[in-house]
Amino acid sequence: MAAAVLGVMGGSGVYDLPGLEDVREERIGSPWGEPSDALRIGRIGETKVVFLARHGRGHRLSPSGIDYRANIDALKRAGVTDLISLSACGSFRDELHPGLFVLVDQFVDRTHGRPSSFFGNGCVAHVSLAHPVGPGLQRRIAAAAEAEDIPVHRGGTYVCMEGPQFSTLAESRTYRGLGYDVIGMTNMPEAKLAREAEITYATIAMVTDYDCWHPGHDAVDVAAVVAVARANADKAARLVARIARDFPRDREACPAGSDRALDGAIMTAPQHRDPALIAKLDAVAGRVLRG
Ligand SMILES: CSC[C@H]1O[C@H](OP(=O)(O)O)[C@H](O)[C@@H]1O
Ligand SMILES: Nc1ncnc2[nH]cnc12
Repeated sequence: MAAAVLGVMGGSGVYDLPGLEDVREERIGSPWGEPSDALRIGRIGETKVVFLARHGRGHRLSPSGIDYRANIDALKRAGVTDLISLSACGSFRDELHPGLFVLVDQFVDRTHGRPSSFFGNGCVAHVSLAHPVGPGLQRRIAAAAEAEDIPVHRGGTYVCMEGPQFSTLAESRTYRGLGYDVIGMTNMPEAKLAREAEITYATIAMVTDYDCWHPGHDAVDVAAVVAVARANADKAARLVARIARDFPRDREACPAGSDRALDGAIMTAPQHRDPALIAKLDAVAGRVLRG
């Protein structure tokens, strides 16, 4: 049984993880590119925790410029089994108000041009993404929120736009009409890549604004997002600390199959696999490639 290691991907306004103890910084190289920053590796209680600032400290990287593959590969190399994404988002529903944490369970990918798979010619694989969020991990987040008296909304669909511009009014109304709940710019392809790397993924979508559809609110701007994200920071740190303290020692089987997503997923016959790609896949797919 593998030891559980909790990863935390800090989004806009979250460039560090207060409460992380015995911290060391490690720059982990990846054959896929440059991770957004050094990993901050430490523990909370008995749980090993690995933190990565998605946009890099100082918010250097745009959503389109993040190397999502390098980030997930580096976290995998650091032993991360479960990854919690902390993400700012806009809301399409009155009741999902700024300040509320939404535990989304679905994603719609409207990004384009971002490398969104570790696999390709020379090693073709198709993993299931029907349930992109680990239900067990989400339950743990919800339980920790209840214990900390932090209101959360369970369930919802996060649409990931390319950005970096915010949506037009027509886009915002369309997404709302389609039944999407929140919007951001980063959770795809992150969630796809986590699944390919057999890392269980869950997002705490922290509502910062009503995008631009809401007749009673100004259209979103960065100042509004940053103000709410700052106000949320302590709450998010408290929530993560509680999740970590109550985390199991060993990795639990994921009801959505994220811990064994690559079982039977690789279609390319062994003799037709590209050795260069196979070498790059050593961390992500080593479990199945090495047999
Ligand atoms: C500053 S608002 C736009 C920015 O914030 C969100 O980032 P993250 O998901 O990393 O918190 C959103 O996706 C955009 O990248
Ligand atoms: N309205 C919005 N659209 C896209 N990404 C966001 N991140 C925070 N608010 C957002």
